[in-house]
Amino acid sequence: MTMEPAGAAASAEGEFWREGRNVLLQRLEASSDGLSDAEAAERLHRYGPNLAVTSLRRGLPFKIAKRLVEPLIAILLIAALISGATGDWQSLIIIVLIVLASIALDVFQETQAENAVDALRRAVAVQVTALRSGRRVEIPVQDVVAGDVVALHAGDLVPADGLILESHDAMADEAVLTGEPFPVEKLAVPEDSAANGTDSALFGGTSLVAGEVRMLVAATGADTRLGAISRSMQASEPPTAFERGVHGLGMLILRLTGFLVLFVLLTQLARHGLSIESFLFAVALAVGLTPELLPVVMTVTLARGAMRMAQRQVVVKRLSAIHDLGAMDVLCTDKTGTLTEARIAHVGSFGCDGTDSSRVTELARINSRFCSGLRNNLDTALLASAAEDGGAWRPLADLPFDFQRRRSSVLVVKGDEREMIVKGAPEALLALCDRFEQADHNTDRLDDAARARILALIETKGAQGLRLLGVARRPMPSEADALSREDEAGLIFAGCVAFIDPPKASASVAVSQLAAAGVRVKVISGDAAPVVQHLAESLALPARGLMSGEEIATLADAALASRVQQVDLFVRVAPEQKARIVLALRKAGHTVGFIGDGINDAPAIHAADVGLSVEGGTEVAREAAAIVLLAPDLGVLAQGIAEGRRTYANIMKYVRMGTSSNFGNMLSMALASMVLPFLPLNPLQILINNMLYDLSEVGIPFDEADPADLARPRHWDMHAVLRFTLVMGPLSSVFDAATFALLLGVFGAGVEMFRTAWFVESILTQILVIFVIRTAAPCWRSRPHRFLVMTSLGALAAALILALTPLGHPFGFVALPVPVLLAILMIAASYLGLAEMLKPLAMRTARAGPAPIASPSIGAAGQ
Ligand SMILES: Nc1ncnc2c1ncn2[C@@H]1O[C@H](COP(=O)(O)OP(=O)(O)OP(=O)(O)O)[C@@H](O)[C@H]1O
Ligand SMILES: [Mg+2]
Repeated sequence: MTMEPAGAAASAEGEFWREGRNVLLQRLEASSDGLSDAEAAERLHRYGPNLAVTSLRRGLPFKIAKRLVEPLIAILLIAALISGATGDWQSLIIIVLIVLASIALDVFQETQAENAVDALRRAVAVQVTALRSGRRVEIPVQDVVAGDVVALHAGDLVPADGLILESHDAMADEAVLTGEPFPVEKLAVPEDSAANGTDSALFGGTSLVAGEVRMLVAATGADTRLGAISRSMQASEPPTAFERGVHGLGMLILRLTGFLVLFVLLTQLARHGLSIESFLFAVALAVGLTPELLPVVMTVTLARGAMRMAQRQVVVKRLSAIHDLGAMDVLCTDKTGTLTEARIAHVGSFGCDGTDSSRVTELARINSRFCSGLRNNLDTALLASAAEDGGAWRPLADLPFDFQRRRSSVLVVKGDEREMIVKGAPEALLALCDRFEQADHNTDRLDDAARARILALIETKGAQGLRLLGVARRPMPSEADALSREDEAGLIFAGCVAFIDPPKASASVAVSQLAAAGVRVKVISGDAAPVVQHLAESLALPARGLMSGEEIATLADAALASRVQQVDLFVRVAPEQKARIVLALRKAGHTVGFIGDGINDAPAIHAADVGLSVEGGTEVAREAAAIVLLAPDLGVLAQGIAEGRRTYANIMKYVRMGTSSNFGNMLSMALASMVLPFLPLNPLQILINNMLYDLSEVGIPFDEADPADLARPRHWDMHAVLRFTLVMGPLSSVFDAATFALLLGVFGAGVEMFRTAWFVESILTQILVIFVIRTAAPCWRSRPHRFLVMTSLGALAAALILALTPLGHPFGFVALPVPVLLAILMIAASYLGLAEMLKPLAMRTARAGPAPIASPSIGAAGQ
């Protein structure tokens, strides 16, 4: 089928496949032997790297400018300018300095995080084989230029748009561009004439699912079709549940802040009339309360997590996948290469009576040798111990393997004899047969009894853990020189070849670690039931239920969603069914991971919350994945999950800190603006308070997590956040109110002393409370990371030095009498003590774990 991809109305120049081979070669000043190194380097310099989407990363000036024009910061700076104009130079300078310092802190952290993540991504960047100066070299996809000749084979991503110079049974999956789910055949461009359709064009971003090609690159980067599409919908990735949750929280705080600031401003206006100071105060308050740091905090914390995971050979391509990994409660995996070593060995063959048969091996080898399509590790294993030639047989035609038919056929000739030899999934192959071969090579009718006998044989051998391929043949008429799918019928069943593929040593440990971490493992395989069951047993996988691709095909999505939860083993599953299972599990409320390495796994990897692949996997699989495991050891997966949960725990520490102190501050400020005859802090003091508080939190991404945080999957849980806020926020306000009362009622403090004292109280409680709320356990049981201790205590020390020494006089601080200081220390201490006592109430839901691994009814069904 040669369907023109959408948007075919491009200019004639864009439709390079119409130009024909020679014209295009001429226009690109290229040859079919590729470019020279020097020429390629020159073109790369001239036309830029081959990136469909221009990097979303912005330079430093942009990052700074973006923050300066944030409405609140902008208003603050304008207000400061006004106060400067009215003669208050000091405030102007200090406000500008503080704002710049905050921005610098913010930008520095963000840039560092981005650099680290980019470095990791480069480690798993896709490479492509190009012809340069006559040699085959592996180059990064980014370095491909127009005029390059690249060699691609099944499982490769197409790096750019180009014309096919040579093709061996190539099929491309163009679903990204056309939405067409079935692979399309791709042919070499004819020598002289121009092709009309896109049969001999390949497009960047699509993938080769069968065969091999040599392609002349015609357009790269933004000039490709994918580039044109990407430009029109730049930021394409929809936010994850977690990102939406954090964003929603940010918006909530923002709205509350807006109300509060308005409230404070209006009460001030009503009570004291318009003044630049109360306006500045309101804006500074808004700056302090908005969660402007939350996005940076997330990036920084996730990037820290990604770096720690990299040390464990786990590369994270999409940062938010870390959280999803920690939240994952179901992990689906394919079999070969993930749970097994993928060191497949051919261990023999048997005929229809179950006895050893060298003839079956012989037939299977002829098939493997002459099959042009995807040669996989089963073929390699078959051919490993055989002589290189195909005996006297010569190939005439073939039907390559695909994941729908699960078989491959070749048509071979020897003298006058023409035979079709088919090998593939045994049960399905048997269904196409009406005769079978006996030990003496005579054929016999395949009646029901014989069929049942052979099926039982296949079942028994499979249950011993042998991977089987059925072998069948069909004598063909002497004029036959091509094959069609209709020819795969009326076959003679010859027997089966048997392979072993030992389970990975690390798999069984990893599976039990995953179970201990509350992650249910499900196997989704293209292989037959007995083989998969045998593997599950040898890995001690606690597996329930079994479902086959055939059964899945009969179920509607809703029915599937209710069934998949109870089933752990899926067999004879086609590639798009793998994705359907994943989607059904997600629909049933699970956070689903899928790990696989093949072309046939890519759709499911893409469909999962967390797509995982392994270093040796096909490019399409690695490209679809958000996380790539570099080590062949599955044990890193459990470690990665722990890392994801740790990262999540740290983000929650920020969120808890932010929400509870913000909410508390809002209440206190509202109260203060109603009862106090003056502003409780001057604008500068608010900004200093805010900046030192931000600084104190810089160490949170480094913090350790408690074992309890690592034990279960963790989801974003808005209820837990609200609950925490509603308990801890008012608590801090109660103590603020007590401070007001004490300062005004007992000590009769004046404006400046009041402000200094309140500054000390509020920074003391806000910073130190991290040691209370960073853990659900009693705080003395859980040791914070030393970097967190350093940043917190460092920021606190700076605040105290500023407030309590003459250094602070320019900011309006005055010396505090000892009794006032002591009283404040006591208030802070009792606040922290009470927070520790109320903590179990505030964190109750969080401790119990938000979402169970599987709903209890399912757990029960499995027992
Ligand atoms: N080279 C081949 N020739 C014929 N048939 C094949 C070949 N390779 C695989 N098959 C058949 O297709 C089936 C599915 O292929 P494959 O095992 O690669 O799928 P999968 O879903 O990736 O399985 P796994 O879970 O083992 O990784 C195999 O079980 C086998 O019956
Ligand atoms: Mg596989």
